Amino acid sequence: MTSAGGAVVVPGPNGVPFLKGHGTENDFILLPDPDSQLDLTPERVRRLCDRRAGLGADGVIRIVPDADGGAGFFMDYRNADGSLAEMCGNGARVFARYLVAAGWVEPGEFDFATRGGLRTARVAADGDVTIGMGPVRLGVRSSTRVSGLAMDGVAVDVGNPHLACVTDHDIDGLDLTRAPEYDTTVFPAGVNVEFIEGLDAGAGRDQIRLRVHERGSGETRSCGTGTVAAAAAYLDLSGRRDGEVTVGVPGGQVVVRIADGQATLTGPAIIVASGRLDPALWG
Ligand SMILES: N[C@@H](CCC[C@H](N)C(=O)O)C(=O)O
Repeated sequence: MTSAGGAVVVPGPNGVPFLKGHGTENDFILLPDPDSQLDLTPERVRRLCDRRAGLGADGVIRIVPDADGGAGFFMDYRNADGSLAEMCGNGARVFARYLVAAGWVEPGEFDFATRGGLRTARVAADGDVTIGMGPVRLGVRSSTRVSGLAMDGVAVDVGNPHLACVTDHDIDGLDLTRAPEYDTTVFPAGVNVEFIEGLDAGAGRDQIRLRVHERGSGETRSCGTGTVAAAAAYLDLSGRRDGEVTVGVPGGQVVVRIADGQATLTGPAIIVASGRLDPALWG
């Protein structure tokens, strides 16, 4: 490892400990912070998430005790651009996997806190993690514009804001290197936009696939809250509120279940590396 000054540096025992993980290739840097000591500034988040000069990730999750005491731990989630978000479904699975693997919580079901409220996690021995995603609320119809195409969608609140667009257009052909346009009066705090294609899975099974442009991170290979929003919007098209939907994303597959306005999200959570940050990167 080389510091900013060019000298070869092996981060010493004082380097900030980190882990790297992903859920369906939506990737995160985890910063365990049991004493709530880390000063995680937006600039530090941007530096860590930089895919060339940093570790590279869609977001950072600081793992801290829940100061409000409603749950054992708080998931302090930040997007790659340094902004805060209320909730992250894929990140929550990786966060829960870490808590169990590190022995910070007992396996089984447990609560944790997010900016969007309390959530639950269940970590299975087979590697899958199920997150109780809380309420999923359909809002007003709205629209977006991407690659010169106008598309209709529906606002969905999964703790964080989404515009879920079920479309007949070829979603693979969309240019998501730039943020899709959206109505800022409907989404004053920005929005995550999903482009959704219904699939014929047969035998009454509900299956969709999607691409997503995330607020604060750009196009990602998956978005857990986005899959919940997409499932709700897809079921709504056929007049249903409840159901089980298999959702394909560029980075894999998850299952969303919605009943009585509450959603769960089940999928993989993988930790791929751990280490200590070079002090020059932390700054
Ligand atoms: N990738 C996440 C969502 C992260 C937050 C989002 N970009 C926002 O700003 O609301 C997920 O898996 O849900």
